[in-house]
Amino acid sequence: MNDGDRKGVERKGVNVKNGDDGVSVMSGGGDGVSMKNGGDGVSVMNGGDDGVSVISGGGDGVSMKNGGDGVSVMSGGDGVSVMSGGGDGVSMKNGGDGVSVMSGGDGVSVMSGGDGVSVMSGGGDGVSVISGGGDGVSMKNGGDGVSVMSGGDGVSVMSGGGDGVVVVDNCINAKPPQPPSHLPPSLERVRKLVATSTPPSLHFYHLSLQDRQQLRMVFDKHCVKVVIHFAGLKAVGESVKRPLDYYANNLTSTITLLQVMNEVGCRVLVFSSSSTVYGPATYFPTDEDHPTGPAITNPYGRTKYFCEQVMKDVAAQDKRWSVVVLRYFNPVGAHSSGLLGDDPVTGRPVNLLPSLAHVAAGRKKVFHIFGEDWDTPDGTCIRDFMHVMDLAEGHVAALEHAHTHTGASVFNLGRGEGVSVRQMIQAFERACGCSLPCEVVCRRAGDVRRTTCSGDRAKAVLGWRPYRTLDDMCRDSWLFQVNNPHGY
Ligand SMILES: O=c1ccn([C@@H]2O[C@H](COP(=O)(O)OP(=O)(O)O[C@H]3O[C@H](CO)[C@H](O)[C@H](O)[C@H]3O)[C@@H](O)[C@H]2O)c(=O)[nH]1
Repeated sequence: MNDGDRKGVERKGVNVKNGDDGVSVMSGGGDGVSMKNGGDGVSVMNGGDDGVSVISGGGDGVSMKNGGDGVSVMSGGDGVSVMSGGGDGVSMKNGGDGVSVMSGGDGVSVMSGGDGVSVMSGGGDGVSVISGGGDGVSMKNGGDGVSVMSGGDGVSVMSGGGDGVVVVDNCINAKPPQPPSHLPPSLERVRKLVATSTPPSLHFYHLSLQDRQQLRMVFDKHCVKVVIHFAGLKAVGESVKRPLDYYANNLTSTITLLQVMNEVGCRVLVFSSSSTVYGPATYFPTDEDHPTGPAITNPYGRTKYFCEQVMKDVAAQDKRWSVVVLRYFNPVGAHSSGLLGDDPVTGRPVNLLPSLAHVAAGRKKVFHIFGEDWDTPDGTCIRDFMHVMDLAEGHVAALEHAHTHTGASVFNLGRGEGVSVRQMIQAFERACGCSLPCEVVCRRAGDVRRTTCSGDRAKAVLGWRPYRTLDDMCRDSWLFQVNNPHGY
């Protein structure tokens, strides 16, 4: 947040500006009650010191709230919802179909992001979490407590200890930092979304996790308490064509990160793994006890498997480590604000939903269905698609687990519902309102016939449950495409 923003929210008294579909800002001061109700635009509410602060952001925009020492509650609509509670109180936030962010003071601070956006603003001495994914950006700001970092295809680091958030990304699959903020455009959007009266400070380092010396400098400079590591190359088909790139990048960066964390005594980690570690599963829904390893069909999956093994060995050798491995099924969708989503820097998406979005937008002529001769009801592959924001909330739950347990634990994250490629095309056609030209081509190397997740363990242990629908996923993905016809 710049100085201008800061001045705007720290005044005493009640200041209200309420636009219709534009930006709405309210900054309440003192010990009273502060309320704000926004329209379809951006809604920001900044509550005062010791009172109760309530914000109810509606519509499709962004809603933010920042409270004092009291109770802070925020409830957002379909847009982005951010809430940042201060002091010693409780902070709660409940977003609609968008992002849900909650940030407390000395209590718990939670943040939830997706392949698109991730926003989090942590408070004082508590736990602070940041979760970013895919090609998007993630930010988090902690106080004296725990801090998390995670990147997309690059690297991200996050740090608390009063320092705020540290993101490290080599930007190989994201637009690099741009003036005037010198942040990657996606991260700049996240920064704006989390702007509150106690803005998280954000440190961005444009470097590779494989650069041990530079990474160590980052950890020396910031007191990193927790890391969420989702940096890595992630395309199944590409990994078959470029195995060395996948092994070099995904393994080296993970090992380097673990070494540096160990050196500085930061031993709490949440890791993005994948359902590909199961290979062609022998039963459905597939739970965490299903064998992993030998049957994996592509180098990408093997890099995730190897990383899991490394982490398990590290945690077995040194009981101070806490590692939570999350096996994602198929995260799709975007931030429902339409501000953040999957935008590969090549401009040529390889995954299913971004490819459909490009066809719907006319950026690609025809959608290629990779095989219609699979042993499934309609002949196309079956996947367990999950909204990226549900995935993000899974990270929040995982972070809480990581802080209360040591050793290595593993959780599937998925919905448990098998959806075929054909069914996904139909769902996307409903979202974009037009039929999409498709052509069946041969199978893609490395694909498996079917994945379907058993999420029982995540439900029982983490208390996590995905609730967004297939239509939510397609709607948000399409909104991002419409709002960002040429990406970031
Ligand atoms: O243009 C396309 C793109 C994909 N597909 C098909 O759609 C399905 C999903 O493919 P994605 O590339 O979207 O996803 P994957 O299942 O290959 O892999 C994804 O899910 C994995 C976990 O299952 C990992 O998380 C991985 O990082 C992520 O890309 C596959 O059957 C694929 O063959 C097509 O038919 N045409």
